[in-house]
Amino acid sequence: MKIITVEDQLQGAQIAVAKIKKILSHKPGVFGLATGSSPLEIYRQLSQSKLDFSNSISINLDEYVGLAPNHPQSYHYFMKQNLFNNKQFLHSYIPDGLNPNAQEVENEYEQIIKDHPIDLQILGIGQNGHIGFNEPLTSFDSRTHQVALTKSTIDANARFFDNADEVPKYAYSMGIGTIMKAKEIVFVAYGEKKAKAVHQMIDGPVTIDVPASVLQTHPNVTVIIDHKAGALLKKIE
Ligand SMILES: N[C@@H]1[C@@H](O)[C@H](O)[C@@H](COP(=O)(O)O)O[C@@H]1O
Repeated sequence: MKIITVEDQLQGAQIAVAKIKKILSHKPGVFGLATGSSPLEIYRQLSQSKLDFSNSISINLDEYVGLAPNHPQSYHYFMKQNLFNNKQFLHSYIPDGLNPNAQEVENEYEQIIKDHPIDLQILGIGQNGHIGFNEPLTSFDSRTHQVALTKSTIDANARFFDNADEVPKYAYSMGIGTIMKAKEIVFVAYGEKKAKAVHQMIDGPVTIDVPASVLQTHPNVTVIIDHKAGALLKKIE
């Protein structure tokens, strides 16, 4: 893993955007996209850039089960607001949260990724070390699957909904094995809340207790963190 410590998200995003630009200078790319606050500045810079994605493909990591694309908490909505309204891709894929047939969603999504191998995957991390929605103890071989969200994730999301019944209990997520197939991974994490997970991911053993630790075994990962997220690291290159 190549570890780059940056001053802030602005600088971190510049590095990520440069990598995306490099791919686009050779060919249209297949970009794996993530939601959450960590990649927001990347999407802002991409939106304001002159980069042309009209022949490129985007494939998102995950989506909540049961939320319509126009629901403000859906990842479809997030991507539209933060990137797709400004940059159109040839195709943008996000798991279909309204399809209750998990097997169908899983098979279709895996086929899409097989047909369009991901050149660069943007990845964040949860405070417990999860990637996508792959919570601790998820198999490293896992493919796109339906995830039962943990109580802490459901509780954390409750504030975004009018009543408890509406809070999604399940999500569809690329598996860890799916994510690991990306040719290149650009990982971003900022702030002290991520420090423990980042430390376990980089300094700790490769274990399903910390899903992100699998990245130690990927041949091309760039870890972009600020000083706070890297505060507990043993050594920084
Ligand atoms: N499924 C998403 C992850 O893909 C994301 O990495 C994580 C962290 O989000 P944030 O960047 O807002 O801390 O949130 C959710 O769990």
